Amino acid sequence: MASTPSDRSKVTTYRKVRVIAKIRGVTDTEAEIPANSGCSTSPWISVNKPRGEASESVTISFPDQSGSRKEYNEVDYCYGGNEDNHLIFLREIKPLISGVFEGCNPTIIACGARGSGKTSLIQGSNGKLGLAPLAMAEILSMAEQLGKSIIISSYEVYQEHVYDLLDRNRPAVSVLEDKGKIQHKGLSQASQKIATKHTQKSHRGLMIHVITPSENVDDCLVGKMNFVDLAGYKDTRRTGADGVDLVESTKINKSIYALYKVVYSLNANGSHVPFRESKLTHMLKDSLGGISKILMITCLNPSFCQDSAYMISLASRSCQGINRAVASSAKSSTRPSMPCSHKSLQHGSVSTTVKERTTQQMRNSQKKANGMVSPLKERKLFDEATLQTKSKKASTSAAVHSTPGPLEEQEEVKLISNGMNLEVLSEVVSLPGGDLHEQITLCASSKNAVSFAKEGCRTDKENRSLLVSKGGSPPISARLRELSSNLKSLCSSPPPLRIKLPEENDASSYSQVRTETAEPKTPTIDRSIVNDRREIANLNSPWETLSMRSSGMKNSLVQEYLRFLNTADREELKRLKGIGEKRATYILELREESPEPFKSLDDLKVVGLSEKQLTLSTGCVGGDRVVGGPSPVREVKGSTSRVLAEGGDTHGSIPPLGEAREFRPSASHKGGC
Ligand SMILES: Nc1ncnc2c1ncn2[C@@H]1O[C@H](COP(=O)(O)OP(=O)(O)OP(=O)(O)O)[C@@H](O)[C@H]1O
Repeated sequence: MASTPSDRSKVTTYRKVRVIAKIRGVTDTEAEIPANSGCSTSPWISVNKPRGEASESVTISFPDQSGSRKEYNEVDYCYGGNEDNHLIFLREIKPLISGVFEGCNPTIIACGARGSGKTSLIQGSNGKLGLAPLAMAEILSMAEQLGKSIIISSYEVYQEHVYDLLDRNRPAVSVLEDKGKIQHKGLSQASQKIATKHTQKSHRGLMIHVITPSENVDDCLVGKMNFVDLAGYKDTRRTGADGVDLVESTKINKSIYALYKVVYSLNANGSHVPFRESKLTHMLKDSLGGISKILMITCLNPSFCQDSAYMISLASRSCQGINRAVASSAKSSTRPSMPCSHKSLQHGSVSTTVKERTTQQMRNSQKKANGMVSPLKERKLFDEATLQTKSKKASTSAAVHSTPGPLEEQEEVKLISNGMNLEVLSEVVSLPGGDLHEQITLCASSKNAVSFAKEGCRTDKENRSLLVSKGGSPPISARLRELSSNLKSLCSSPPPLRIKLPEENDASSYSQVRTETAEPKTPTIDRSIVNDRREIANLNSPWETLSMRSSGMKNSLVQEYLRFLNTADREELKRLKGIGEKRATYILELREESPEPFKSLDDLKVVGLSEKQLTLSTGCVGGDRVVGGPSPVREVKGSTSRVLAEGGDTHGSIPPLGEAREFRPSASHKGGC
């Protein structure tokens, strides 16, 4: 039964991310392989479409390596090797284009194993147009009719760094985020026809901005369509790699996992979406988040490829979100056999335990989506720990084998043809009639960046607010003030009981401090109190006596202050001296990267805070080393830390997240903390 584009768009209405597959056509070389060679293309993949082209989900299966058992992967749809790019464009891409003219940011991502046809799908090859040029032609034609402007940008993400592909020198692009709005600093926006050669494996993307002009520049309605041609996945442990290839593959795989984690969270309505786990997802945050649609196309090799099997299993798992479960609750579906982790797949088979674990993960994730489990734990979905360990090993290994070997040279020759093909693009965009240069607003300088104020992106505010304690307990700042006043009164009272604090080097007690809630704790009495009192009695100077008595309390206060920075919400943070809007934002951003960025006084330097601020905020006696505290004020002076003017933080002075957080001393604040 044939379905119309509108039929198929109905299928996608309840899903944020539509996950489909495309089996690549057979190349001439593959066609020559004899059927009995064991590499035959026909039995490798079977696709079950219960309702033909109108199927709301299809099952892709292939035997495992032994050929005895099949693994089932459920996705939204699968296109066969004989279905061309134009058909996919009509069914999947064209329905999204009208949204771009209304301010939406749909994103089309091609992923898959190496050589699975991603570039041919997105950019085109062998004289056949890809999805991006087809979409560009359609957008230009519509823009001409509706009087809109078009701007394009093209970039690549190589080893977690973004580079501008419209500039011959390929300068680096910074991804900045301000109040949830993403800016790509240094990414040019133009219509230039530049043939860039690629010798490295990287993710490549094209952004097509559609701008509705307005008298007020800030009121311009901007929508954009993103095309991303991901670098190919390669299981380096199974296939072997070293040197540059190993480093590249490790980074690529890591960012592919990060992308799937984002897709999974979005499909599951997860309360935390880990956009910041890779440069690509961070860069596309304003498109991936919000209301805009995402189309993930997993390209599959027509002949046996274990990496393709792995990619489709990831894709299938990313489909299993809450929305899908609700939408398909009425129908019985074959439970896909899904690998749990990268590691498990590398060993070729999926055990029952793995399946159970995966099912459990799905349940857990659904609970998380309902707000029942900490959103931070959702990060475990793709066995990140294993991956990170691998990543570290890869970097170490690469440092040893840094000279590219023959393998890398071969890869380079092959990849020269793999760049984002702007020549093809330029040819196509001129098709609808009219000069491309007339239709595209040339904006070579990033200074003329377009305002994206109207883009329908979801901010990460809700993620942040989840990190802050809820419920009826009093605001942390109130408790801090209370603690501070207690300290003052204790300093002027008879010798206090000494509070027993966890030792700095005691890992167990430290982790206890980190995980406990911010509720005030009843101090326990140290049995050595009697000895301490004797010591106090032996002290000569009243200052020494005071210092001794108050040291325990001050240490507790420091811990409370750090905990406050780790948990307080924006408004509470701003109530502290030295923390303004921008510094509060920066603190919240740091917390999004790491749940507890402030573990010691040294960590205050990262946000340009000093012990002085702590003193002013809490009324603690200044200039005195806190017993057990890691960082006296003297250490801050003359160090590489930069302290911003008290209460006057400027966002421009705060380093971008993800960059090195070691600052040079500011001339105006030398030694001034
Ligand atoms: N529909 C098709 N029919 C026949 N051959 C195709 C088709 N699509 C792609 N190919 C061929 O398959 C090979 C791999 O395609 P392509 O370069 O697009 O894969 P890729 O996934 O982008 O590779 P990489 O991961 O290395 O970037 C190329 O030689 C291409 O010409």
